[in-house]
Amino acid sequence: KEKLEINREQRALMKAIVDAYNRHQIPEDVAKKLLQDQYSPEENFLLLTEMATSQVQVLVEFTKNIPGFLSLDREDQIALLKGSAVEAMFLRSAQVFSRKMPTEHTDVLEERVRKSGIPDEFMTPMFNFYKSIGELHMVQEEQAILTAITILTPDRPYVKDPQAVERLQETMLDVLRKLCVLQHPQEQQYFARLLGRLTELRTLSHYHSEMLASWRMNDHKFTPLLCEIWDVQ
Ligand SMILES: O=C(NC1CCCCC1)[C@H](C1CCCCC1)n1c(-c2ccc(-c3nnn[nH]3)cc2)nc2ccccc21
Repeated sequence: KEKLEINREQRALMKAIVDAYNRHQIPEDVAKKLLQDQYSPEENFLLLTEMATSQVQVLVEFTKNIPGFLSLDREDQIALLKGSAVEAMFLRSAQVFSRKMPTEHTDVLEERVRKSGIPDEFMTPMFNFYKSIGELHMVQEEQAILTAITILTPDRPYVKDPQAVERLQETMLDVLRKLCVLQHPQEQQYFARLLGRLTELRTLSHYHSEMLASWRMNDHKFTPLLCEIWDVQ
């Protein structure tokens, strides 16, 4: 029987990550805004770029609190942030979408996102991902550690020392595996399903630049930070 309990060191690591995850929340909640009013594609695109810009800043602060991240090669730190920013945005969007709220609010939110200006061909993969994340009913520790695991993906472009990243990611995976067994004892394959979502997330993120380009409006404006991170303009 493998040692299942989370040892002291892993508990400290988990606490550090969850505290950072909670400290760095998105300031203004996009769901509230969307539930209030229906906006034009131009206003929605502006809302997206504002939310995504602030989320990147929040992501950088969160990442600095991942134990071991700051001791990685400086350029690799940038490569990991750049390589995971879109996935982290969709993961956070999925968590916003699956937040506990009255059913009619979820329905209105879905309607608003569907009618926001995003091209129709991306709706199915996007909402399949959101719903598959929602079905998992992740606790916030799992959400925080899953985000850290996404950032610590060794095979991002331009990473010079993937082994160093892999060592950090494996530490996170070990904690997440134990947490899943403890939090969802009745679901044998919960941990495997959780990791399967990261594959779906990577696929969804492959559509991203095409999605951005085909929002039903012209003249897409981006912030300087998004130009850097999203490789646009
Ligand atoms: O603001 C948002 N997400 C923020 C959430 C918090 C972290 C930073 C991103 C967008 C909304 C913007 C306004 C119009 C409707 C969508 N959003 C998205 C979403 C939709 C399309 C693209 C995209 N990317 N490239 N082309 N389209 C990205 C994100 N999914 C959401 C699910 C629930 C709630 C909001 C959601």
